[in-house]
Amino acid sequence: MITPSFVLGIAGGTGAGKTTVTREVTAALRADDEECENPSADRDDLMASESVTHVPLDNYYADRSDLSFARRESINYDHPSAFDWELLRTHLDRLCAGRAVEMPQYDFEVHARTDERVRVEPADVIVVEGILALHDEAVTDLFDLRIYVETDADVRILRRIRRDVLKRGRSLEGVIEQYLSTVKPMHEQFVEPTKKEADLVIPEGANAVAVDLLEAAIGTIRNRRAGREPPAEDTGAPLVEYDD
Ligand SMILES: Nc1ncnc2c1ncn2[C@@H]1O[C@H](COP(=O)(O)OP(=O)(O)O)[C@@H](O)[C@H]1O
Ligand SMILES: O=c1ccn([C@@H]2O[C@H](COP(=O)(O)O)[C@@H](O)[C@H]2O)c(=O)[nH]1
Repeated sequence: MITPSFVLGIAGGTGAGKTTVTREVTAALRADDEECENPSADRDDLMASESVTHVPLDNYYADRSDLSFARRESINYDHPSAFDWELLRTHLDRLCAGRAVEMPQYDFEVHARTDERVRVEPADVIVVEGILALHDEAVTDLFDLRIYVETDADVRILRRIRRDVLKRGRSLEGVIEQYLSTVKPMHEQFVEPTKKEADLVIPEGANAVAVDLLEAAIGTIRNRRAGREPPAEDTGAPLVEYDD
């Protein structure tokens, strides 16, 4: 049984780059861990190693499969009430206690949970990522480090148009209508204000400097908790915060 030693929360607006940051930090941490355990590991070994558990907030949208597709299409998915916070808290508590969860899966094309559940095992590091990852106090209290990814609204909507049309089965008109009616106002009312909860603000999504800093900070805290000496090049430098 693994009891996680580090829980990272990554919030930010739609299209900000949260998933990309999560992917890069996860790859960097896996590479670090694999290198410690197996200095000659190749890329396939790295992909197979599971030292990080990813918890996308998107999988915790409330189950509204009792509603018709037309009704589900009109839900405000950017309001906190769209999420099943109770299930998320229960699952995070279980993972933090070293127990596996059956994680729901979400299909954006039909705005509903799928029938599938995926068994997710706890790893040494847990990354919780989503637009409102820093919204709920009980969830945020679990985080050892809170990140807010900040990207200009024009860049985010351009990224979202491309993604929603190509990958989420939406029309251009539909994306624009949803953005103006709910995504933008909810971002301003609920998502952006969570920036003040963050320990670190990363501009533009993934950038090499930010990922390196994050990796070093997480490594320092994990080493300290495990009572290990930091590697010679690890200065234990404090986190850097980016201002607007
Ligand atoms: N720093 C960056 N520079 C350029 N494109 C980026 C950057 N970060 C993310 N992207 C791209 O923007 C899109 C949205 O990123 P994603 O990580 O999915 O955002 P989010 O999870 O916040 O909605 C993706 O196509 C991704 O490749
Ligand atoms: O059924 C749904 C559920 C969510 N959305 C939109 O998704 C984004 C959050 O995902 P990101 O990957 O962070 O962009 C949110 O802004 C919702 O508007 C949806 O359209 N339909």
